[in-house]
Amino acid sequence: MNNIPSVDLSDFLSEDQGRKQSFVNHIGRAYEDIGFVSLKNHFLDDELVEDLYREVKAFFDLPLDRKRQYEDPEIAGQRGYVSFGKEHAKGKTQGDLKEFWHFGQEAAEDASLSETYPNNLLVKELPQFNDTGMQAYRMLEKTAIYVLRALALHIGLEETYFDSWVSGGNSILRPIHYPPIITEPDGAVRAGAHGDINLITLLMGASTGGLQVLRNDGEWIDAIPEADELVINVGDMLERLTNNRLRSTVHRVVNPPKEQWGTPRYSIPFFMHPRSDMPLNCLQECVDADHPKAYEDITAGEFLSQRLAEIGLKK
Ligand SMILES: O=C(O)CCC(=O)C(=O)O
Ligand SMILES: [Fe+2]
Repeated sequence: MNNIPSVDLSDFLSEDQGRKQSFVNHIGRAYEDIGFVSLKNHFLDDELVEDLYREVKAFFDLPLDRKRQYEDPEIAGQRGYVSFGKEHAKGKTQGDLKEFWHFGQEAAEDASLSETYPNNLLVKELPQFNDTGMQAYRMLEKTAIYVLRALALHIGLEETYFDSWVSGGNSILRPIHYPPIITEPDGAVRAGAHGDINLITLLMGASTGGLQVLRNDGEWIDAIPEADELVINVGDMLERLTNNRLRSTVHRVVNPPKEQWGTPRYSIPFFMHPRSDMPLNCLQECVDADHPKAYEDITAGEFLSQRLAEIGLKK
């Protein structure tokens, strides 16, 4: 992809310290500038992506009353189905033109966590749906851990600083369906301009274009990964933790031109979250006289609750 810097995970995994350091420098610089990279040689293979899209499309093709069996407002949309128009960007009231599903962490080996996380919902109409989703979840989680290791080194922390906070973390895999646009959207968009809530987001190629990123100079630029790349961006939790050193860049999904309204769009972001008890207090490595502490202390769980209320998922 030419708009966004590209990095290769095999450099970070290499025995060659020069290649490893070069990956750290490149991703660090990109996240201090545009806040997005595209990543090659991650752990998610094409076949799994293909299987996942097949399952996801089959799910969204189910009749609405079937899908709504899996919608539970009690859990603030954190698992299962969230129906069309429910979520909106922070600061907006108009709902996005999308419906989505959430797969969440299964921390069976850690009772203190499994009690706090809602259970994933099993789609009984589609026997492969849950397994396929959770396989992709694991591969994206594994990829994200290495990206966070590189960022820890860039910031001047121990390489494994994030490992224990993201192990059993509250991450979410979100298959999204943007249906064909049938009537004049009247100002509504597929996804309004927003920063992501979490630490980092990993996005496999979508079924069509539409994702745009707000560059420093105020221009919206297209972010369309090559087939073998993941787009990975910084979210608000990491921006806050690093006292604005790493940038959570605003992005959106625009409506297509009218002649393409009939084409639906599918996209599957993975939101890497830490455990809810992780403090997001600005790191001392990122605070100095030129960069005074910009945020109050807060935990990841408290921050998430605030934001779920602000985007219409939590009462
Ligand atoms: O659909 C996309 O390509 C991106 C969606 C997105 O930014 C989000 O759900 O946070
Ligand atoms: Fe996003």
